[in-house]
Amino acid sequence: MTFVDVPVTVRVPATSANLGPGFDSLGMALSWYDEVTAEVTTSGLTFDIEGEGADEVPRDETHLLYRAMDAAFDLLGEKPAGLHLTCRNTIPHGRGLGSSAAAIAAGVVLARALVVGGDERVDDTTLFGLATDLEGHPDNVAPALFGGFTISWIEGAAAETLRLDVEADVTVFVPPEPVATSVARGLLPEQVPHGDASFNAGRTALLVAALTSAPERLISATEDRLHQPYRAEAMPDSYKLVRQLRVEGVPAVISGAGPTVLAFAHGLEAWSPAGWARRELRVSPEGVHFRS
Ligand SMILES: Nc1ncnc2c1ncn2[C@@H]1O[C@H](COP(=O)(O)OP(=O)(O)O)[C@@H](O)[C@H]1O
Ligand SMILES: N[C@@H](CCOP(=O)(O)O)C(=O)O
Repeated sequence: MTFVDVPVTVRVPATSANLGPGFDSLGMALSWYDEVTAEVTTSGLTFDIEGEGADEVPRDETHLLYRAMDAAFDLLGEKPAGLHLTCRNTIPHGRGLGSSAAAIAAGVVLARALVVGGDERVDDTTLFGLATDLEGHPDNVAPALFGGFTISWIEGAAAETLRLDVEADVTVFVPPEPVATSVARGLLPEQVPHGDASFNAGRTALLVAALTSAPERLISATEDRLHQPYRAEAMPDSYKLVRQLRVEGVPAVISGAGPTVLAFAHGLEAWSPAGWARRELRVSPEGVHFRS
């Protein structure tokens, strides 16, 4: 038997990348999950999708979850005759909370789990490399796969990551309208001033210390000059909320490529703009994990 003959279900966390200065490097898994079930069938590709994006995502081979599974099946050297995918989506799309990374992480892990002996053929590092290739940067897929707080980098052609356990109170303010990550990346300049690069290098190093042992440094540690100022024009209300929170001493950043605002605090009810969603979260120690 090549494939397991029962459905496999995973939960996969939302993630927040960058965390201010750590552009394309730092990321954190959050206690907010999508749930995906995959089952091998005799033919075809069928979907049962509910929740976020259900009216927008395709129900064919171009669906991101399927594309990730298909790429993983290539690595595994096996293709199922058919698949049925059930998606219970709660992570909003295009808001900077890593919905695409969640779909990719769930897809590669599900594909490996469906192949009998898949763990012996493809290890976690290889899956992480594949997920990074599909996403285009490692900072969301690392915490989506491994949980916690991750520092990721590219070594030659390979993606690497270091996972750390951290605890933090997190609030996300989610605006009603999306900004696609591809659009937000298009706003970034080809080159940045050396002084800004140096500024961010210091803040990124400080942020690792602040999150692991020096939370009183979070306000300085979350400053950034490499991406947020360039993206402000695409998300002016988010940028304004970040500045307002920071003036009050609350460490706040644009989550990922935006437009969600992430603050390292709870009890921020009074700050929620009208029409935005607000959620109090914690760091998820678990990345994508199996559910029975
Ligand atoms: N659960 C999902 N199922 C299918 N496609 C998804 C899913 N999550 C994200 N996507 C795809 O990724 C896009 C959002 O990705 P992106 O712009 O990077 O924003 P985000 O910050 O949410 O990752 C969606 O518009 C959709 O095309
Ligand atoms: N480093 C990336 C992170 C994108 O995160 P997402 O959750 O918005 O997809 C970037 O800043 O472009």
